[in-house]
Amino acid sequence: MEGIEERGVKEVDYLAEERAGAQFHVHSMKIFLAGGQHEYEVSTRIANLVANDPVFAKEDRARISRKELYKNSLKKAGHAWKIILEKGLTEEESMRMRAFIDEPNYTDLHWGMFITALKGQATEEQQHKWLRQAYKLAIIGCYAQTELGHGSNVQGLETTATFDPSTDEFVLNSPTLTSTKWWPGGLGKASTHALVYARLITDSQDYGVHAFIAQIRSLDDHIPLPNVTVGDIGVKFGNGGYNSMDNGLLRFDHVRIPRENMLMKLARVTEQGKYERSNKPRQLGYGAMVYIRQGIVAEASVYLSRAVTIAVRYSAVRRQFGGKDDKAEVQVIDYRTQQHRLFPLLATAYAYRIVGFWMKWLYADVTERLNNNDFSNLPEVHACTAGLKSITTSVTADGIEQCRKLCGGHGYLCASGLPELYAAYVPACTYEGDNTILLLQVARFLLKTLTQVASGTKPVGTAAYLGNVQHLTSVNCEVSQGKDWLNPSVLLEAFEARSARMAVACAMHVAEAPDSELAFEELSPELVEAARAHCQLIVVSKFIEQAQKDLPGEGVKQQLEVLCNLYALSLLTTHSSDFLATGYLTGTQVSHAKDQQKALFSCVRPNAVALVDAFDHTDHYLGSALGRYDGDVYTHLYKGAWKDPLNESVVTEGYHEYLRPVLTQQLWGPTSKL
Ligand SMILES: CCCCCCCCCCCCCCCCCCC/C=C/C(=O)SCCNC(=O)CCNC(=O)[C@H](O)C(C)(C)COP(=O)(O)OP(=O)(O)OC[C@H]1O[C@@H](n2cnc3c(N)ncnc32)[C@H](O)[C@@H]1OP(=O)(O)O
Ligand SMILES: Cc1cc2nc3c(=O)[nH]c(=O)nc-3n(C[C@H](O)[C@H](O)[C@H](O)COP(=O)(O)OP(=O)(O)OC[C@H]3O[C@@H](n4cnc5c(N)ncnc54)[C@H](O)[C@@H]3O)c2cc1C
Repeated sequence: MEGIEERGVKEVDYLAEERAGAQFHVHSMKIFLAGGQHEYEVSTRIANLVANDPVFAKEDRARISRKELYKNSLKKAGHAWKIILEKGLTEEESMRMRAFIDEPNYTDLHWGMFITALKGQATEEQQHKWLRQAYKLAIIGCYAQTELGHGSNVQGLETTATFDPSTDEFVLNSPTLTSTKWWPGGLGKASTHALVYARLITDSQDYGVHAFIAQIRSLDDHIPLPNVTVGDIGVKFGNGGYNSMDNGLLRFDHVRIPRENMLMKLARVTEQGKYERSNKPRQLGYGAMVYIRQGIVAEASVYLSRAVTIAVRYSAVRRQFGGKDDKAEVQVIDYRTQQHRLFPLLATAYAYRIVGFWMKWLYADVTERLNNNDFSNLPEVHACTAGLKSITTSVTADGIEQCRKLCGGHGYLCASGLPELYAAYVPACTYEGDNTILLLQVARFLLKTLTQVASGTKPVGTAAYLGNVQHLTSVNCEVSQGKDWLNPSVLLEAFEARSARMAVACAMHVAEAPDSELAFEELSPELVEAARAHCQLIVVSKFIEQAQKDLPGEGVKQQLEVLCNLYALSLLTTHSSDFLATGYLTGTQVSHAKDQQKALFSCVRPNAVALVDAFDHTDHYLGSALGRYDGDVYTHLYKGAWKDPLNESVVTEGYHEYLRPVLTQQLWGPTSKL
């Protein structure tokens, strides 16, 4: 390592001391955060498998060209598949492997959306035909819904699938520029098949958007089929990031597919061209989106905890100011402002882990209900998945960026791992539904629920508190000192009252307006805030539920209680204007909440490093010189700099052409290239 000894830089492991000060059993917390002993073992084994395989190295992702990055992602995906087959990995192990490889690729869409949509919308016969091929990756599928002109407005899609009874085929067509499929992941270069959402037209009637399978590339040589135009849409935000994915464009010029390529579980077209609906809700056609949204919620904690691990470890290593009288300088994690920005994010990563576990349960529950033809809680599940996807991704993306700033200048280096993490994560605020659009869906659900409450229907699940709306809109908060805020029922009532009052205020406004759709639009900023309040309540209530349970491991329950209180109070103080404007809290009660929040920072401080260790991210997965487990930040930043291609030559390329003429003031001489 060049020059390091001469500069007198020593290895100092501050984190060992930090770890020694932890007040809880870290291993037990690891098991809790993994979801159980079995899940912990699987994660550890697969994380090490990936970390020790050179094919999955990722240090140079921010430096290489898009072409190389993409080719490499194909190599990684192929290698992963080989390992899965050779070792006979289970679905759980394969999913963990995908996560630890940490690079978006076509298989995400193939397994996550193409196969999920087939399972939800194809008849048994169709599943038999297509799933067999898809499960062994003999075909690669993508989810081609969004178009150049429409993404959020699914009903506005323009691609057509017109039935031709004379040949028993659908004719797929892209009639306008804006009907070009645009964005589907895996479509650009990898997919052989696409699940195409198109307007079904039969007997000259438009029956709206339905799903069709279209082969788009040859299975022999991968060349696009006749009358299919397909390619990649171009470089996306940031270095590395989501650029390993081939988001694509697709056009059809009167391409014929057999009638049986329409997914016919929810609706079908007969040989004679007659359109027939099943008695199942048409919203089941949105099932793949619900599945991925719940997966995105479950994944948010992973991304946020990675950023928080990096920022906490680095903040414990980094020292600035105050080194007087032979004392070491202050660790930046000891500054109150640093704690104020960082510890709520740590608590949020725990909160999202817990809500992610619950979301998985909710999805399993609704799947079972749907299998038994019980569609009763579909609207609630839609609102939960949409709303939680929205708030968790927005907070996680902003949280990653906050962690970058918390790491000062070094956070801006790709070596911190944070720029790439942000670039890879931030599109989650847009894909699977723009976050504002999704909150507006939650708002509609809240208004509907309040209307039902008014007519005597008892709301269930996460909306059950709205059945108590009379009480929640009239009660006063009884907090008179900071410690009162540590009572779970006090916290819960505050969040319920805030959410109920915001929803009721909007509902009354809309109900009194002559045109309710116009009023909804006028009121949409307030509706979005009401929806956010409802979703935050869900997270707070799930965290409180969990923190009240007994858990094995010394101090684990106590840490969860601290983090739960911190999570709730941080939300409350950040959104204090809601609580004040609805009249539920006084200014003094908000001040008590702020005092209590500060007291909680002091409880978190001695445990902070251990609390991030409990997420159990390997150094390979973190990919960060700042977030290393051993805290040896400076050595690795220094070493890393020397690996940069710019440092391969002592005198830079371009010196003779462009620098020397400037330095020697020969810009206009005969040899100058400038
Ligand atoms: C390496 C090798 C390893 C191998 C193994 C690896 C294994 C890998 C596993 C993979 C894991 C997954 C990885 C995840 C990666 C994530 C990648 C993501 C990529 C992104 C994909 C996309 O973006 S796909 C496109 C998504 N598009 C959208 O989300 C569009 C958003 N718009 C809408 O959802 C809707 O149109 C709407 C909600 C805005 C509704 O608009 P509108 O009112 O016009 O609609 P409708 O009239 O159709 O419907 C209204 C009515 O329906 C109700 N409703 C709406 N949506 C739903 C729903 N989803 N479910 C249930 N109900 C719904 C709505 O409430 C209304 O109800 P009413 O009662 O009528 O009021
Ligand atoms: C990385 C990435 C991967 C993707 N992968 C896929 C894929 O695999 N398959 C696929 O089909 N699609 C995919 N998409 C597309 C994605 O689902 C859409 O981009 C997304 O649903 C948002 O739709 P849009 O782009 O039409 O945004 P728009 O709806 O045009 O949004 C633009 C702005 O208008 C606002 N807006 C729009 N309508 C309203 C309204 N009614 N009220 C208030 N505000 C409104 C939005 O909030 C937003 O601020 C992907 C997108 C990205 C970025």
